[in-house]
Amino acid sequence: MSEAATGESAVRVHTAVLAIGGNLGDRLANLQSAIDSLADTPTLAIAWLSPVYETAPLLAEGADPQDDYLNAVLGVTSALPPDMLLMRTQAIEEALGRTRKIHWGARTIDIDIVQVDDLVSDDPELTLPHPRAAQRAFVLAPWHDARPDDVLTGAGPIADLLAALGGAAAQGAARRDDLELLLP
Ligand SMILES: Nc1ncnc2c1ncn2[C@@H]1O[C@H](COP(=O)(O)OP(=O)(O)OP(=O)(O)O)[C@@H](O)[C@H]1O
Ligand SMILES: Nc1nc2c(c(=O)[nH]1)N=C(CO)CN2
Repeated sequence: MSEAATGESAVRVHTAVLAIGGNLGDRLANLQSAIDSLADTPTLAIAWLSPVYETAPLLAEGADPQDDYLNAVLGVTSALPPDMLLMRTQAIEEALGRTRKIHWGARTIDIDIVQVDDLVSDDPELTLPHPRAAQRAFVLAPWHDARPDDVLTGAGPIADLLAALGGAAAQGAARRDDLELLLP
């Protein structure tokens, strides 16, 4: 986190990693819409964007089969405090038709806050870092492509976490270089 003096008040700029994914409708268009909406957010700037991965769905125990997801990861800076960032990501999910009926159900778009600065919180409304990120190749693989030296707060280098899962392919995650997301 950095502080920029602006007259009388100081604005805290947070650095966050966001994971986006979806497996309903036009998956690439939905990811692009999420990116466009994030970029439209006051004070928020997208610093980097990963390649797109197609990933086998992680399902809840006993769940019906689902289609594959498209996933990507992006880094942002923003003056929004973490709770306001969550409000914004949830508003974007709703605007893109996300419903919350079934745990890990199929969805048009999901935006997870993977980490913010080096904050650690067990607040169920916003747990930081995201409690399941270290086990998810659909987060680690695209993140690692974009930022190979990054560290997941409290868990370690993402390169090591991905290796511990056996790599992307072992987890059903395949990079789709034919699918392009654009930064607005
Ligand atoms: N780091 C986080 N990022 C996003 N939501 C979070 C986070 N920590 C806690 N939550 C809370 O989790 C709740 C459920 O979110 P959501 O329905 O998107 O979960 P999910 O994406 O289906 O599952 P998962 O959290 O395993 O990815 C939200 O209401 C939100 O308040
Ligand atoms: N492949 C994949 N599976 C999932 C995903 C996801 O983004 N990708 N998100 C889930 C809930 O957040 C549940 N399962």
